Amino acid sequence: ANEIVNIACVGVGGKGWSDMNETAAGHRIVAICDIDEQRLARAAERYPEAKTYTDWRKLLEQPNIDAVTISTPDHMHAVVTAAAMKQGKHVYTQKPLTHTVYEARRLTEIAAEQGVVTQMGTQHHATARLKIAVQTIRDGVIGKVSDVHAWTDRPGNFWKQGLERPDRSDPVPSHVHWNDWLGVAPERPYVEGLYHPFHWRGWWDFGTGALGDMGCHILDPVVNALELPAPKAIRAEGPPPHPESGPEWCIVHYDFPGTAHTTDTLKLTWYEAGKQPPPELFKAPEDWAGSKNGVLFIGEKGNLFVGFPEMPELFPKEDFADHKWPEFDNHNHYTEWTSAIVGDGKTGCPFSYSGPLTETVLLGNVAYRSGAAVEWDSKNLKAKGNEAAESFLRRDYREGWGGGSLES
Ligand SMILES: NC(=O)C1=CN([C@@H]2O[C@H](COP(=O)(O)OP(=O)(O)OC[C@H]3O[C@@H](n4cnc5c(N)ncnc54)[C@H](OP(=O)(O)O)[C@@H]3O)[C@@H](O)[C@H]2O)C=CC1
Ligand SMILES: O=C1CO[C@H](CO)[C@@H](O)[C@@H]1O
Repeated sequence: ANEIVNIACVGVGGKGWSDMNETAAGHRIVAICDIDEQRLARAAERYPEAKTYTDWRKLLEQPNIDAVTISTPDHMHAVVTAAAMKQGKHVYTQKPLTHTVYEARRLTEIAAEQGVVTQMGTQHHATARLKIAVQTIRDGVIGKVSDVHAWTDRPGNFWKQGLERPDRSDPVPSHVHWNDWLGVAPERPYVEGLYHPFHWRGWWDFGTGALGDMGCHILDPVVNALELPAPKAIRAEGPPPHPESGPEWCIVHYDFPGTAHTTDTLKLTWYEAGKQPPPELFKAPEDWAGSKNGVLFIGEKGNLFVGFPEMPELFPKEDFADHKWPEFDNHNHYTEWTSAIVGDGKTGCPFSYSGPLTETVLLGNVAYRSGAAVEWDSKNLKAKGNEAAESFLRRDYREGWGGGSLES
């Protein structure tokens, strides 16, 4: 087998900059694409031998590509990833894997059909910290788990939600290809600082809100440790839904069927914008520092907390004074992907795992936006009796932007 992987990178500005540099170790960056010519120029300076593009469809015409990293805003993940996989390329795609539930289902199916090596960009999955937490739950240290609470401080000071779209536009900077940035999304006027870069997260046309942004990281150890299948039911509370802007906050309640590690039903609650479960649930010492992003598992024999980035802890502390934590090494999640491509080992977050995880995460947005509970029929991808929810499971694409790559 060829030991050097020829990698193409789509989106090399924000997180894509590190995705490119991390996966390059021992391999070759042969093509780079960004709709921002300044960001493209910075990447070209680092990899002068790589061909440069502002249109990913042109990049995929280059013949010598083995593998593609996709680090665009969320709305473009699915079409680029599907088109690359259909050419037999291995893919590394940022989280959330997709913008809609339907897209997540299709990428999972296409990955299986094509037999390519896949990895979603949830780098925490490979850390000793999360492996310790997952193993401790699986070992039954806190007994069967009945409830999980998960929280993030996003959007907070990171980006704004609960906005009205301004009734104005600004000139598009000469280095930005705005129509290519919009891609499959509906046409929107360029407004300085509103979407690009980074702030697109809070607009449903492009991003997936705080839940989509952090849920794939924070719910990963939950789905992984408890081996959760698709949820049975999802409901959400928060301010009245807005058609374009994500909410200032929401709380999402998921019910999952029981597994070997849970009671008959597992209840999961998601909190965002700094909201958190009631402090008395933790059973933590009074001087415990707390956490801005984390998970609390509640079991029959006690609680396990793991944070982003805090190490796992067991509460109440006095009940676990003699506990010996399992030992794990940190893996490199990026080289896991390139190594798997050359036949050495497996990725931790292949689409067979991260596709269903993304569906679960995005169903919280579907329930919130529909304004009603979702009774979920995962097999048929149906929100039974909730027509509004059905309309948020997939979207229409602008003509000509590669939507066809998702079809069977
Ligand atoms: N795993 C992790 O820890 C992190 C993951 N992410 C994920 O990475 C993705 C990107 O987020 P982030 O880097 O913050 O976003 P940014 O908006 O900062 O960067 C996105 C990059 O993609 C470029 N781009 C946009 N559309 C296209 C296109 N059609 N073709 C090629 N390039 C394009 C952008 O250009 P331009 O600058 O002109 O918009 C920019 O360089 C998201 O899905 C996000 O969730 C982000 C941060 C950390
Ligand atoms: O891990 C992360 C750090 O924060 C970013 C902004 O919320 C996220 O997008 C990213 O996934």
